Amino acid sequence: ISTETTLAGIHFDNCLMNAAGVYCYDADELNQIQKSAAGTFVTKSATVVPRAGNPEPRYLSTPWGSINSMGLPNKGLPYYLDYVSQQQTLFPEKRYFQSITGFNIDEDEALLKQITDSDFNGLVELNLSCPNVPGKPQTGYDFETVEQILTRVFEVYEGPLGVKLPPYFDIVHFDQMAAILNQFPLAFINSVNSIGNGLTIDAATERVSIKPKHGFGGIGGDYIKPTALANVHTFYQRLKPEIQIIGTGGVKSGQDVFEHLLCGASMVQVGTALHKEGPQIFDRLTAELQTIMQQKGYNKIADFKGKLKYLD
Ligand SMILES: CC(C)(C)CCc1c(C(=O)O)[nH]c(=O)[nH]c1=O
Repeated sequence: ISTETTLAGIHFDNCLMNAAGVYCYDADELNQIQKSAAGTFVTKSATVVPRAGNPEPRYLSTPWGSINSMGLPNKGLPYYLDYVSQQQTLFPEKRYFQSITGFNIDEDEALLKQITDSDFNGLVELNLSCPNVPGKPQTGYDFETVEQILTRVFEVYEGPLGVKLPPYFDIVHFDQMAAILNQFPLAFINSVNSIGNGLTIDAATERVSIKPKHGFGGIGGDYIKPTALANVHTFYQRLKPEIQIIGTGGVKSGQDVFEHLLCGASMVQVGTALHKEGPQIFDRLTAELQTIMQQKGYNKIADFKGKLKYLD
């Protein structure tokens, strides 16, 4: 029973990995994912210069998931490129993900040029949930800007690259985004990022839970699994087969992993549940997935990937 997978022609021993932002801020956290049963890791989204991020409290775990407004705290791209370069030397057969986010198209280009000039041999995950110019929605909801960014990205970058997308909720938005994404030689899309601008409150103190943005933050966990599965499956239906899908959102059991794969994901990321349980979660999720596969008579992911059945 194998839970290995292939993405962009690259083989991974396990289809499970962390989601950008969780257990990937520095070498200590990334080492823990590296040593775990995860097939690979992705770094915290790196920016041109290091960032302290938002004032705390900026993350809260809740019974059904999490809320966060971290504000992109990260060590800056050079730090992660150095770390990944060391890992590439220690584990020459493994491939890692570098997440990046610019605050404008020129920063995206600068980040990609830094990666090109380095010895990085992995995959780039471009975070499109980044803020845009004031008065416009986040980049992932500004379709013209997405098209402009991807045009520039593929003029300057030649390695395997995918985009991290916010969740969509309107079928017309799925159609519009798929039409844009299908124009480009993307290796993958990662669907979904947290559901933006949620609000959790403490009724006892009558206060919000996190400090930034008057308590507004991205929602993860159980709350978002139905949205995540719908996004994974909708893009699986609409994207050209060369663009594979990483499924993220609401994964905390082997069954959740199985559901993302059944919807069409080739790789599955874990965020909120990893934050709660720690890297040993990958042992549990792998074992639970293998048990489900065994019960159903599946030997490999290809036996069921994308084979969700309809009732019509
Ligand atoms: C929300 C942004 C700060 C614009 C991007 C980084 C990010 C953050 C974050 O660093 O606050 N949190 C998420 O759940 N998803 C993200 O993509």
